[in-house]
Amino acid sequence: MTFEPAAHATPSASDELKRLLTEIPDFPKPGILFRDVAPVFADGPAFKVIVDELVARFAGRFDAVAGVEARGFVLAAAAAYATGTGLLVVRKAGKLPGEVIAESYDLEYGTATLELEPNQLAPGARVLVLDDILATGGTLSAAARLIERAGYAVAGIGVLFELAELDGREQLAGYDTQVLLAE
Ligand SMILES: O=P(O)(O)OC[C@H]1O[C@H](OP(=O)(O)OP(=O)(O)O)[C@H](O)[C@@H]1O
Ligand SMILES: Nc1ncnc2[nH]cnc12
Repeated sequence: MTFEPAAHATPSASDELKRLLTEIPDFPKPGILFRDVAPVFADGPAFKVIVDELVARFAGRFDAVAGVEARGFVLAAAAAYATGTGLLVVRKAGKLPGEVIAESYDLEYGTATLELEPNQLAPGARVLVLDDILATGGTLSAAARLIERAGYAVAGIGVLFELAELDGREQLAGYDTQVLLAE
């Protein structure tokens, strides 16, 4: 007897990402194949499956969630709400008031600086860092450095999609990095 999955079985997070992630050639610069997660966010059941899966990978191991501007905010807010934890926003330079700490990094298509307002959580708080895409790893390694400079511990790094050929994981050595889909 062969096993047939029920027609209504919930698709996995990776299946949903395969189905919904969209490739946009030459954005934001010629030669870049941009992976657009907007269709994943726009599909309610898919969005729930991917947020639930991200959270499950780190269950019981974080006290707060940090999201990297801009698409990381969407994931982190949903994960924080789902787990009743607090949220930190890691922002592009010049957006945050008062005391900030900053880290600069190289991108697949340029350079940038991220900033964080320190003193928002208890020292040693375990922070799960979330973003949509792992490309060169510059963004997430800068975010992780900010979390540590603020006196917290990086509980892990969670992303939806990894562009594996760019070897971004080399910059994230030592962190529990979980990706839902890699290519
Ligand atoms: O691994 P990396 O090479 O650092 O690239 C990954 C980052 O690039 C994209 O953000 P982007 O900088 O385009 O900013 P946005 O989300 O504000 O558009 C993406 O959302 C990641 O944050
Ligand atoms: N190819 C890409 N698609 C989407 N976001 C990115 N961030 C860096 N490279 C990217």
